[in-house]
Amino acid sequence: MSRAVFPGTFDPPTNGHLDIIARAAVAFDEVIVAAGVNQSKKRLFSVEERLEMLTAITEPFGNVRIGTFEGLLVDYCRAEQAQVIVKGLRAGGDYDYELQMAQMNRKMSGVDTLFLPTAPENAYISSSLVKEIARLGGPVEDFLPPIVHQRLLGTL
Ligand SMILES: O=C(O)c1ccc2[nH]nc(Br)c2c1
Repeated sequence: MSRAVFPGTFDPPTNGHLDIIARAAVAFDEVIVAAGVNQSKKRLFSVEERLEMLTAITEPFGNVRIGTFEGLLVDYCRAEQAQVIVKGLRAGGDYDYELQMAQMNRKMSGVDTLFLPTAPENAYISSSLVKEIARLGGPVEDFLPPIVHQRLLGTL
């Protein structure tokens, strides 16, 4: 059984994230969408809220489940018996850092990383930019699943 972990902060989950999840769900028997928990970082949405949104937007996929991890991602992957980490690559800016992390993770644990090029229409989307635009009253409905958009407007 092939199992992949798609890690992220998902604060909030975007259409870019959802596209990667959908494509990974086709490629693997099971996908775990794992929200990173870092107590020292202030997030707009709580862990519980992020898990609720992730659960709602991944409900249509029968082979996707939601989890959280603290500490090393590769420790989580081993604990969940996941063979690979899936990451989206948006543009050149992601590449250097993601390559370094992938090589370090493989060195530490043997867990490999598979990169999926984000869909061009999502390549410029990030959770932080969406929050910034929304805080300034700009339109972000095109970048978010509807339920996430509703939650974001309700939170800001
Ligand atoms: O939303 C972000 O911050 C973010 C970052 C990095 C990313 N790589 N692939 C995707 Br989809 C993606 C999203």
